[in-house]
Amino acid sequence: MAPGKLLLFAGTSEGRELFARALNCGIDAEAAVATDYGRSQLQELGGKIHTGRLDEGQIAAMLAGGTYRLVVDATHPYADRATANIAAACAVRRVPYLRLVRPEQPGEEVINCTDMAAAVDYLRDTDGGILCTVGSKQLEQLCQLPDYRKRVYARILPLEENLSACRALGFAGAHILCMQGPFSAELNAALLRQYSCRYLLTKSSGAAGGFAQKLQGAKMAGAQVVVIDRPTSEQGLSLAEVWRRIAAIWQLPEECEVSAVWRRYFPLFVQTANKRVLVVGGGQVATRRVQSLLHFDWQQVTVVAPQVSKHLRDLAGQGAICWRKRCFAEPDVRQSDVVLAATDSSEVNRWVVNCAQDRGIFANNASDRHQCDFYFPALALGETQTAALVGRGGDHRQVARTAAKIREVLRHEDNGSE
Ligand SMILES: C[C@@]1(CC(=O)O)C2=NC(=C\c3[nH]c(c(CCC(=O)O)c3CC(=O)O)Cc3[nH]c(c(CC(=O)O)c3CCC(=O)O)/C=C3\N/C(=C\2)[C@@H](CCC(=O)O)[C@]3(C)CC(=O)O)/[C@H]1CCC(=O)O
Ligand SMILES: NC(=O)c1ccc[n+]([C@@H]2O[C@H](COP(=O)([O-])OP(=O)(O)OC[C@H]3O[C@@H](n4cnc5c(N)ncnc54)[C@H](O)[C@@H]3O)[C@@H](O)[C@H]2O)c1
Repeated sequence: MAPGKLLLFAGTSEGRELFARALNCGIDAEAAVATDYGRSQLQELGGKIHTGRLDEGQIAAMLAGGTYRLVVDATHPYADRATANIAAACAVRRVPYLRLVRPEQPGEEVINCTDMAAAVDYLRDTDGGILCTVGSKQLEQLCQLPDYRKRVYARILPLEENLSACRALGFAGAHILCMQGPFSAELNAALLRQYSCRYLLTKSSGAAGGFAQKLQGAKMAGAQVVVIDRPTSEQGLSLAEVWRRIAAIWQLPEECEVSAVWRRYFPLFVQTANKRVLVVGGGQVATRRVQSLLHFDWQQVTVVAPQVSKHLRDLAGQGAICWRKRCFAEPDVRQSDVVLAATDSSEVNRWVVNCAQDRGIFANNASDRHQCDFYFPALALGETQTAALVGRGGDHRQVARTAAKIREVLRHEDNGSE
């Protein structure tokens, strides 16, 4: 099924969103970002990240070998050099390329300038404070304003290099606002008021860049917005369209997860001696799970199913479990503290979990990971140590392989401490 790797140039919020979606759906995705800051924004998602500003040759070298099926350029709307390099390298290596472009948001009553130089020209003939939200790279041009030290307040990301750049340009501490977004309209308005700014300087950064909040904040504080237009009117696809194309290439099922961030489940190691567990279903999965459960000392393990495996029948015969030989009924959940649904009917499993959850009982649905209060882990039991492993929920076989390695480690530990 896997048609190769996806490479995402991902230094924007859309890039992060796509990377998260791709990883959640089991796509072999890698991200490329220019800075350590970009990297830090993606790290918690897992997945391989390339860091550094790459020129055309370096990108082409990365794409050599034919392992990439698609490249998506979700770099910043103003990163025109990066975009040219990525597109050229993809053309050389014949790797399909998609450009994601944020839709521009037209602003009413804004002053549009073709570039920073034009903005400086406009601002030269004005007076009053200027809140500059275009980052630290282009600040130097603003220093052409005769009284920039008094007028300009630079809002920059809290990175040391940005701070030293501002310092080197002569900005005093009181004129440097080291802050990380997102910024609400209220916060923008408060900053404009606090520093008596009459102008807010911004790029046309689109919805994900907080453009609307800038416009609204400026309106609230009675400030004029000055917009530096995009270098060119770029052609490209929206986030939704890019995702549709990725889903088609990787043949993702329709219900594929699109939630942005993967949330880890907390491995709760619980006392079992005072708890009753109910397993609904008695086939392969239920049998494997009962075997795992019986490594622990439960108050009671009950299985409800019309048919069960030979192994479960034997366990019932030995009195290790209690088998109710019939279909599940709602009252079954009442005397349980934990419920596992593992029948071969997804409707029955959903019903079982709903019955349990209605009573505040922790439940697991073996046919639907989205309906689990907890995941059932692969276990590695040493003599004195207990390890339990789950993944993101999408690759159960990988979990099984890694768990086998952990069992080896624990066996080794136990032998060493003999
Ligand atoms: C660890 C292990 C423990 C155990 O089960 O004992 C386990 N699954 C194992 C094996 C396995 N699972 C599946 C196959 C069939 C082939 C295949 O898909 O490869 C095989 C292989 C086999 O059976 O040999 C299919 C499957 N599994 C889930 C769904 C539903 C879904 O994803 O929504 C479906 C599709 C069902 C369908 O098609 O209807 C869901 C879950 N399975 C989990 C645990 C939870 C967290 C796992 C994670 O983080 O990845 C999670 C998320 C929730 C939960 O059930 O608690 C055990 C491996 C370790 C070991 O063997 O030691
Ligand atoms: N999470 C996992 O690890 C995992 C792995 C493989 C499969 N699955 C899922 O688990 C399901 C079960 O797989 P299996 O291989 O154990 O199936 P199976 O066919 O071996 O067993 C199904 C069991 O459910 C019982 N059952 C059916 N209807 C019932 C009802 N109304 N009340 C009580 N019991 C009922 C049957 O008597 C049988 O014991 C699969 O359909 C699949 O969706 C999950």
